[in-house]
Amino acid sequence: MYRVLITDPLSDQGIKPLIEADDIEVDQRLGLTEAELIRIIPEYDALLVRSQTKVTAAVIEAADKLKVIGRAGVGVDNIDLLAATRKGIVVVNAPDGNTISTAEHTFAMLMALARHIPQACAALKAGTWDRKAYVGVELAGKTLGIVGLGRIGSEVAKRAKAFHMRVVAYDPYLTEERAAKLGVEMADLDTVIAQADFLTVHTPLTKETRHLIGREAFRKMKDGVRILNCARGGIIDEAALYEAIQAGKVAGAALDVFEEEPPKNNPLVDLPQVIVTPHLGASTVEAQENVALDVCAEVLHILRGEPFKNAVNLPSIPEHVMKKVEPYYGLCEKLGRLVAHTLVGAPRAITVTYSGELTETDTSFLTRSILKGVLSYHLGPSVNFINAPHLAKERAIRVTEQKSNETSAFTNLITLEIASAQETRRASGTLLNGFGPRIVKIDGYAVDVAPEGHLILIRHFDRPGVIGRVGTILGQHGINIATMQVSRRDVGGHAMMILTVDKPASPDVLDTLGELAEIRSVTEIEW
Ligand SMILES: NC(=O)C1=CN([C@@H]2O[C@H](COP(=O)(O)OP(=O)(O)OC[C@H]3O[C@@H](n4cnc5c(N)ncnc54)[C@H](O)[C@@H]3O)[C@@H](O)[C@H]2O)C=CC1
Ligand SMILES: O=C(O)CCC(=O)C(=O)O
Repeated sequence: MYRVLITDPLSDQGIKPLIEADDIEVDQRLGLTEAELIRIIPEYDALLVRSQTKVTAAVIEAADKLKVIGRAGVGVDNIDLLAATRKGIVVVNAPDGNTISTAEHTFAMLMALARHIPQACAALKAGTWDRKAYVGVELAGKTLGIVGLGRIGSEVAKRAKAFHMRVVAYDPYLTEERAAKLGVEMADLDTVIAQADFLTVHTPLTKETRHLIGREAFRKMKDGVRILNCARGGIIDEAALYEAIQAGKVAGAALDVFEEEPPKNNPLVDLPQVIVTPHLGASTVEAQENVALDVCAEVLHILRGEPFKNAVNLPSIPEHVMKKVEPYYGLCEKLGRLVAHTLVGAPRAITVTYSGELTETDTSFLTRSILKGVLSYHLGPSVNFINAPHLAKERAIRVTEQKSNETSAFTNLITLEIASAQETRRASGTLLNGFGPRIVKIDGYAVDVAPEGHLILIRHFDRPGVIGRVGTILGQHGINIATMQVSRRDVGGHAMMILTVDKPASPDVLDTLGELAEIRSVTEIEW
């Protein structure tokens, strides 16, 4: 039974699949303080939030069992992603479900801003019939500047086109084809800022976008420009916006989001030129149901070990690539464990070479599996897919992934090489049609080993009688040899023996084997 904690209000319809799942127990505890969350989080396998709950490093540190944090929405700035990645917790969001609602809210704000609807409404309700004070501007023929033309920005652009606005957009990832398809003019940030009659931002809040629209940007704008932020507080510098409105440079602003939410003593909120909503972009019945359904489906997949797609702290991988690489996960992890077992010294450089049909696909997930295998040997079971590259980086291990066109007897071949300060070890593995994973080379010795069961790897000198002596020692300790392979480089030189045995050998038995004069090293592999 998996335990799921929900700490922000989510749509009842949306969380139904979780509530109805036989293997899931759901607790809804809204409005917890950080201390309360820290106290109860160790009991849960999954945490579901919107934007109110702050999933801090301290919360994540206390989350002993947590496998997944689900964000019912887009922005994950309320979650400490680095802390989650370090701990190997997947963070998933629901990026598509609230796009339309947020674009529609942005457009509602745009029209309300152009026509002073909230101010006029409040005045009339207060008993004032004043038609002169609320003369607005038309949208048709005006230029809408969009910064960030992703999902929401694109939907805003489509609506602006329908209102006969000219749309000019800046997004570093915007291609000419997409811009043309949307009927949008592509420009650099300064041009967008300088040409906009209305300027709207739709980027995430990152180091690069924090105060992207600040004093310098306001100076470059047209007089009488109107500003919108329905993305994240902090993309627009609130102090600079306040000054620009007071100076008459900016005619008005529509804000759904704030640097501090709820805003406390924020002078912008009191300005008559500013209209505000309390972070309502995604607050529609439809969006809340969509995002809750999407994120619950992802959480169920992750808890049940099924493929998932919207991880924020993992690169996204298309389904057709996933299908190709998934069968190799087990082989890769075992290859990692095998070489890590045999290496003397701490790994400094890890090189993975893919050849055959794997050269044509994205193998980054396979490299993650290998890293998981290597690092879990040293660091234990807390290493997983998500944190393995991060843990390698933290330990200054250089990881190189390369593709080779060299032909081999196998349709696919994965070779792992690990270098420490003392030595370099390598092994190659393949997936044999109908036979599953096989280790086919270890340090240059050709072998054929199924990576499973109890395996003892012995490096020795090729001398008469050594095989018999190994067999005798194991026999004396009641250890039955299931298979044995011996491979040598030169007659009388270095050789390798790989035994699969029916039960693990104790450290004493391994020591006794190691004391034989012909034996250079003995390693028992634990998969
Ligand atoms: N007010 C609300 O209730 C809601 C707010 N949001 C927020 O809206 C924002 C946009 O969401 P989506 O469109 O779904 O995200 P998205 O990821 O589809 O689009 C973001 C776009 O910003 C662009 N971008 C990133 N850095 C940039 C930079 N320095 N300059 C210009 N463009 C840059 C990216 O290339 C991307 O195309 C996010 O901050 C999200 O958290 C989303 C949903 C609801
Ligand atoms: O949960 C909400 O209502 C906020 C939505 C939001 O800001 C987002 O999805 O980024």
